[in-house]
Amino acid sequence: MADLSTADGSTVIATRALTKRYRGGQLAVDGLDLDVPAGSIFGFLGPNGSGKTTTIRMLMGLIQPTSGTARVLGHPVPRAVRTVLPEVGALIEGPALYGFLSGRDNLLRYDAADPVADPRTRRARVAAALDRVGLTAAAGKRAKAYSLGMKQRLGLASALLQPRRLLVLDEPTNGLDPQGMREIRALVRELASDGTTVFLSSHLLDEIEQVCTHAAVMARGRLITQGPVASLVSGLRGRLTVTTPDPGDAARILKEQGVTDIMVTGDQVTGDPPESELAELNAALVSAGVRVRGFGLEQPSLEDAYVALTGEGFDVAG
Ligand SMILES: Nc1ncnc2c1ncn2[C@@H]1O[C@H](COP(=O)(O)OP(=O)(O)OP(=O)(O)O)[C@@H](O)[C@H]1O
Repeated sequence: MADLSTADGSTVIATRALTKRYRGGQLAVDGLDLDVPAGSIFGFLGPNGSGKTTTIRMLMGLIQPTSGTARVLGHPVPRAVRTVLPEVGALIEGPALYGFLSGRDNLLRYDAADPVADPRTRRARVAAALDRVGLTAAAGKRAKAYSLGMKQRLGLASALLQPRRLLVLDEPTNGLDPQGMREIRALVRELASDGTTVFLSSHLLDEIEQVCTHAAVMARGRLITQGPVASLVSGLRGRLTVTTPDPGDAARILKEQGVTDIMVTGDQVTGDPPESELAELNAALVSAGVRVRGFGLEQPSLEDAYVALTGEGFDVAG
């Protein structure tokens, strides 16, 4: 296979046959070939236990692969991890915070522990990072008084104390309420808007669809598919939805026409359409006297793609 991890920077993360078998014998990552294009917001998607965290830990040099190779920003890891890490902001397994310190003091302390951080610019960089994540007003509050969303944002701020080419975020919205999730998503988009590549893992399909330009889908340690989000769902047919005051008749006719997995909710009948021409389905309904008020295909989702590719439901409980 061609080595895409070229020095031109077009591929920010590239792995080849990357494999991790834990000592207990668990094959957590199995022959992974991942290609993360520069400038993408790349969603690393899979149910719990599918190998996402293990992959991220290998990419960040925290654990050794059993076999295979990985390059981050063009350098081999874990061998060149010291060269790579200063250009990578990582938020893995939640931020480690001192509750008795303010948000600002946490960042000052974090930065002071970084041997390549310039102490002369520390205060200004901390202020800028707080500003970027919207924590300026709360900067003087003790971290233990922060909401979970604020703690996540503070963690992101710690990843932003230096200019970064790559941000690696492991389940950045885990445990957040919908409002907190929206804030983190908006922040991720903003961070990516200046060209920073963002690699984020999630077990939430709709989150990946909302924020990511590209995605890789994992199941049981193996890569199922990867590419631009739009192309992962193209080629799939979404569900058919018919709106009608005659749902019982509509369901019967659709079934006769080969529509499967039919569900009726109120005045809506949905189902998986057959390969045939959709217009014929509509004509069959109308000629049977069904009053059709709405007829259309839903946009297929990443979940549909997952189910189509794995033959399994997307079980987040793993
Ligand atoms: N240190 C370890 N020792 C042995 N097995 C492990 C270890 N860490 C993870 N595993 C196993 O490896 C598999 C992949 O786990 P991993 O944490 O990478 O998945 P994940 O997709 O990140 O899931 P989650 O979102 O739950 O963290 C799981 O079966 C897990 O039980």
